[in-house]
Amino acid sequence: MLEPQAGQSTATPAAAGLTLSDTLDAWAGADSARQQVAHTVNALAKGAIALAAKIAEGPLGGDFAATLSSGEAGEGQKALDVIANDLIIGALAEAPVAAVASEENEAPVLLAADGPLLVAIDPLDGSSNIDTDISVGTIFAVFRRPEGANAADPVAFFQGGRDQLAAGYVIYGPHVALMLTVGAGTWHFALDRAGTFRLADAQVSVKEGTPEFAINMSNYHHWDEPVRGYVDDCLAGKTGARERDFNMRWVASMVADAHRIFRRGGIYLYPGDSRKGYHQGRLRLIYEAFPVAFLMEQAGGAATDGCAAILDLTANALHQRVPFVFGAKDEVGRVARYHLAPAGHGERSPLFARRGLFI
Ligand SMILES: O=P(O)(O)OC[C@H]1O[C@](O)(COP(=O)(O)O)[C@@H](O)[C@@H]1O
Ligand SMILES: [Mg+2]
Ligand SMILES: [Mg+2]
Repeated sequence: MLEPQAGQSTATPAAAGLTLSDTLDAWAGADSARQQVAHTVNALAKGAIALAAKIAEGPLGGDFAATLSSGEAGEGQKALDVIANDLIIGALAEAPVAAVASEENEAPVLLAADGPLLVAIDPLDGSSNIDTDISVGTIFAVFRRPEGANAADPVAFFQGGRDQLAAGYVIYGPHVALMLTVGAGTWHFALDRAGTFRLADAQVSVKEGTPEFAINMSNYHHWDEPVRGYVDDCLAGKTGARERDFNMRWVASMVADAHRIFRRGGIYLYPGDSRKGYHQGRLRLIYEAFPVAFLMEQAGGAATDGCAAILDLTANALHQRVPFVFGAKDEVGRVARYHLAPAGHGERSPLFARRGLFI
């Protein structure tokens, strides 16, 4: 994380309506390392705005949902994945970025080899929704290029979650929004009709106590005991251990589920499960879990793989997967405690029973 230098302000710019670039300028001041981050985020935003215009064309823009190839765990590459990748990486070419790691490229894409920064992206999150006009998004994380590191080598990206300098996502929904953190809270921008991101909320805060969970329930029979135990207790409602009814949502676009949680609380789970290729879940650590976890922590929420805080992990493969649970701090902590408890012998441990070991 970019530490404030002596004399630098950590105050969040509070003026609603401020443009993204003015907000970043105010944060960066005269600090050249911050200016590089600001430049890079502005470039990412420019790429995202071009992508938003493309997405808004819908079927008139071409067959976005055409499948180009199929992935190892069920994710195929769609035409819009490639368009998104080209637009975002193209926009980063004018930023001080040495290389980009993308979900859509096996190896890092080299830009300015001696650039000071590295960017990791999921250019289009929620590809399975392209043909249904449901919100999709772009997720990004910005890192420093380690001193002397060859940016074309994936190892340059094997950094810790807390090494992120900036992270965010753009959601292409009924309105286009950018959620951004540079380590000074989580900021919410909305794209105005003239094509400028403007600050809507400089102090996003994840609400606690919202009884709403997001998980793909069709995988229930593949989950491990701790996840079943947690979901069973939510489903039991008022008469169960939680003593309240829960609501469930699953958009199958992580950005859309995350955005709902930023707006009204709740929790998202994509655990590891017993399906081939899903033992570490589905989400990718560097360009999906790290940035969303950074945004969450900066908004007072939390993110875990069940055992450790996501931001405490260090990547060891470019496209590494990770079980991913994020949302309101109290609820994420609860899921982690289910993982600590003994699982019993194919049945729920007595510790998971009605009274539970939980608050
Ligand atoms: O179809 P599933 O297995 O429920 O998965 C949905 C999840 O997969 C993802 O779409 C993965 O993202 P991509 O579209 O970038 O592959 C998440 O956004 C979403 O939460
Ligand atoms: Mg994704
Ligand atoms: Mg994607």
